[in-house]
Amino acid sequence: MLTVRAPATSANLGSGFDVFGVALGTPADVIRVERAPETRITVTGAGSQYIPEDPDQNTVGAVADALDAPAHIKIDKGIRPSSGLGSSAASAAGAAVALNALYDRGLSREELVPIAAKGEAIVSGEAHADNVAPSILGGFTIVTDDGVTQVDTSISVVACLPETTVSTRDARGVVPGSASLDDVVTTVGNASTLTVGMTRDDPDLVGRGMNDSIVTPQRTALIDGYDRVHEAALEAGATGVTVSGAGPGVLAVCHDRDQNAIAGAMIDAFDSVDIESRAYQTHVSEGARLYPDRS
Ligand SMILES: Nc1ncnc2c1ncn2[C@@H]1O[C@H](COP(=O)(O)OP(=O)(O)O)[C@@H](O)[C@H]1O
Ligand SMILES: N[C@@H](CCOP(=O)(O)O)C(=O)O
Repeated sequence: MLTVRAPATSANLGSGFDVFGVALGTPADVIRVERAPETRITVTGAGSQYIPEDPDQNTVGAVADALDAPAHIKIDKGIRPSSGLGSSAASAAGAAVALNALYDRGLSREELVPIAAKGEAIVSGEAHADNVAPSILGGFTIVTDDGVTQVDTSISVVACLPETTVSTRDARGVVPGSASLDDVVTTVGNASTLTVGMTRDDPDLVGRGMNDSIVTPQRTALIDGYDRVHEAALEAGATGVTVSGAGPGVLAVCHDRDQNAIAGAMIDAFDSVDIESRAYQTHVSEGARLYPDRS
């Protein structure tokens, strides 16, 4: 039996749609794997009643198939599904790391990224790797067709999750098919600023680089109360605020000293439109952690 803790992630960060992602300190999924003649999945924890245990419909089933690593896989969900914190991706990332070790496949963490992304294709229709990459590698990740670039950073963030859900598949349906050159130029500038901010552990630069006028405005329309939460977080000191992944979670980047005030302001703003929420005050953190076999 092997155990892996796989962290939640926040993808896009505004200007890096389908490219940027960060691993969060909390929450996380815990995945336990044991060799078995065929794959069997059990799911407990946050939102488990909405998560199929059929290996053909669960992200970890696709990973077990891709690694030819049948197993009894127990998923204890710490990350609520469809909230914009890469819940389905964390399970896939954790399973990839665990099964690679369980079956001595010898793949590097980078090589596990496209394998874990196969799980994402099951739920969102596309094998986007911007959540699985940071969940496996930790820190800030940049995913392109040529591979993954990873930067260690510990930027302070608040992720506020309303008690509503948005499926990634639905949120991908509102993404525009094209963009104007002006918008592309602005977004490239913002994404570059954000990247430099990550390399310098500078929340001001990261926040400045989060603005995006192409995808985010379409997505915020799907989140009740978004504008109020965005404004409240900025007023409380956030250096940048955007939709976390496909939403409805909202991500604020900040200095450590402002975390508490921002978390309170975001919860109050959702509350002002009668939506309950919870806020994780955390940092960009390490990737999936494998625990030694204790059996
Ligand atoms: N291991 C898993 N963990 C979480 N959700 C899963 C898993 N396997 C399949 N799903 C399905 O994926 C969907 C959630 O994924 P998605 O919409 O991408 O949101 P999230 O950002 O939380 O991953 C739900 O319909 C859920 O049933
Ligand atoms: N790039 C994807 C990220 C989806 O993240 P999730 O945490 O909402 O699954 C997208 O924006 O569609």
